Amino acid sequence: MTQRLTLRRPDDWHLHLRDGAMLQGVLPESARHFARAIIMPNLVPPVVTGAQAAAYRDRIRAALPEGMTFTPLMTLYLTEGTDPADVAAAHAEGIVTAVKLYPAGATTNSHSGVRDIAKVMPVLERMAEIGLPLCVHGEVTTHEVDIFDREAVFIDTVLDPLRRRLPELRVVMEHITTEEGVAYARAGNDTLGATITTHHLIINRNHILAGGIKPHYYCLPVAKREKHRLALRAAATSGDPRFFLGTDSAPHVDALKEHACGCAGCFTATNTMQLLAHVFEEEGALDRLEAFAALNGPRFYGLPPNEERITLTKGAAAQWPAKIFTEAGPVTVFDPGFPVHWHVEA
Ligand SMILES: NC(=O)N[C@@H](CC(=O)O)C(=O)O
Ligand SMILES: [Zn+2]
Ligand SMILES: [Zn+2]
Repeated sequence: MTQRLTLRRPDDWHLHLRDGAMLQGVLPESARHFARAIIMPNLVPPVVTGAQAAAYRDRIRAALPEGMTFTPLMTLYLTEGTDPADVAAAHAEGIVTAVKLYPAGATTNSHSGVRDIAKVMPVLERMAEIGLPLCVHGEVTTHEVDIFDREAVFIDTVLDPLRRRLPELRVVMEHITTEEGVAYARAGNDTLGATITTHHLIINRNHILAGGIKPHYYCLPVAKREKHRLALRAAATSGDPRFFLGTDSAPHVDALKEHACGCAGCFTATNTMQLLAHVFEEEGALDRLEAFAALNGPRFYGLPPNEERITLTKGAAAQWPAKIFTEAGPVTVFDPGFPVHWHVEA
């Protein structure tokens, strides 16, 4: 019996597209299945002003192949020099959908990020007033804090105090990886949302480290213990509207992943929907995949869900390319390490 599942076309609420040749190479991988995506601003140099976001949006539109439809929802990279008036103007003009907070030094290209939250309070206060969401990379960067504890410590020492000080601010906890992250999101009101990636539903830290180091499984926040993966699976498949898909698909060329100091990021744009169907089927929750991938995100962002539909079918073992060959170099597609039988109909 072939199983078929039709859902609203999904969106990706956390995506890295990069720029130039890499953008050109990876954009079709997202646009094939996803209607819209929140585009991360951590370019070199970062997307800091409304004018830079509009120019980057235009480069993404120009890179889209003929016949594909895809709407980039732009973000601004919050710095200690960000001007509240520029943010408000970019929001009023419909250029930006969110602002991104990177603690300085937390992840790829985050040197211009925020060291002291007090310095960005005027921007955050303005965002709370106008209802512009803040997307947060939730890890402390203190060297004394173990890398596996950085998300939980961030929630207690930065996120919770910020939300108490500014309860009206809409916040998305990006790419949560821990049961503490799940619990904090669940306890929040409707100003709080959380994205969950594809790969954190599939791998735990053993997949990265046991039996040889697997650079293509290394991302930030780093995958945690199995109990955390199980908590993420329960949250994603629960139907709870606070949890939605943000793939965090983050392409780096193989030469920089398979390296003595390898870059963080898993590339899942190509096979996320097939992998999610597999995961949701394993959890007996195929009927909740649409909520996670196509309904909860638009609801949080106050946007209508997509009217188009996609159909997933289960059959022979799925095939996708092992690598995407961009003009910037090859990018390895996330390999779950088990056969997947779900396909997205063309
Ligand atoms: N997730 C990652 O491992 N990497 C992202 C940055 C990020 O989302 O933190 C990247 O830009 O490469
Ligand atoms: Zn991040
Ligand atoms: Zn990211």
